[in-house]
Amino acid sequence: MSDEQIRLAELRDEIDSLDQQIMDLISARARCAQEVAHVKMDSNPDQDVFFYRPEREAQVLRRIKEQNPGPLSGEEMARLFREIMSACLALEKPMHIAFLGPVGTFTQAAALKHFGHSVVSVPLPAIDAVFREVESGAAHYGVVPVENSTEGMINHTLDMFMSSPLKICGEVQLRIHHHLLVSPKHEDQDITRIYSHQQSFAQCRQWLDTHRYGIERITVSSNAEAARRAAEEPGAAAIAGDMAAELYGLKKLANSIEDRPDNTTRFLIIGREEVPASGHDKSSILVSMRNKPGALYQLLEPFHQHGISLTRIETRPSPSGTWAYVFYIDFEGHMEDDQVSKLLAQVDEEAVELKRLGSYPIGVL
Ligand SMILES: O=C(O)C(=O)C[C@]1(C(=O)O)C=C[C@@H](O)C=C1
Repeated sequence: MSDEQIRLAELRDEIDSLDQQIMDLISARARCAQEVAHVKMDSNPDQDVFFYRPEREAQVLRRIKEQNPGPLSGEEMARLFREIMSACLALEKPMHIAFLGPVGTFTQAAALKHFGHSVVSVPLPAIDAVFREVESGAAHYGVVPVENSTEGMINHTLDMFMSSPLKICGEVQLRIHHHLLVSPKHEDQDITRIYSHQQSFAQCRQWLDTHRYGIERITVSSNAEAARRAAEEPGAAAIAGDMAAELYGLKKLANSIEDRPDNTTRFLIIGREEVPASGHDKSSILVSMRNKPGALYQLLEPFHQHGISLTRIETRPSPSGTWAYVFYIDFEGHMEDDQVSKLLAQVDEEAVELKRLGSYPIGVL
């Protein structure tokens, strides 16, 4: 054996021994999680037990990122722990997560990024179907898109909160990379049409105008549906992401064709319970104000007074004539915080209606 071969064998022995230790430690951790499940059930014998604890998961992942010694990046280490916690939670109770489908959409990728791969993910055809699935208790949580950095708010999601009793339990952001995809079977044929979701076309408009000008663009219900058609139809291409490309075995003709390199979509996790403070949280409310001069100023002034940062304010038309304006507002802080509860009491006095959509950990991954 050469010196290199001897060194390689030694290093592999060391890796084997470390793997054994990692496995023993993960198993000990999993047994702890099982014990946690028993404690939760014993302390809530006649009630719904909430096994998934978003505030605790955020704290665990933040600590991992802060204390990670390297050489792996904090993000990479957090992703590994994300999967370990996901498997531990599945031992406590397998979580059913409804998402805006079909399989292969960015929303599914966001759901798996947030919950890890040990959940049962359930595709549904529309945003309101995701809300209904969670409201009825058929799914534990739901994942819906809420805003895109290029295209703005997803109004359907905002409007659902006006009537739904669900709470926002978390958020997750996903960098969106779109590719021009074709089936390897039809690769050599000229493309006569491109399928995609209307949002994806909008996010790739300049690229398409420059590189595929004049080719018909056909809007379909999702990127995954676009990918499915490209896999089947000669002369068809799709704009979709990696998950859909993999699912339908498509080949990339052009990679990352989104017009803005920072193209990101934010998704919300919706559930039936309120989330306690994690130490680094955000809150969302819906507020309707009287239609009178200075209404917006009156609404925003208390945020300034209490030193609370707004991260988003959006106006939506009222569903009924009685609501002149409906503002969807995100801000930093938790509703349990002293300053936030004072702020909300003040807003409540001025508003026609104030709906608390929830406080939740700021996305960690
Ligand atoms: O701390 C808990 O409540 C647990 O159930 C344990 C655990 C974990 O594996 O760390 C698992 C699931 C929860 O969502 C949060 C954390």
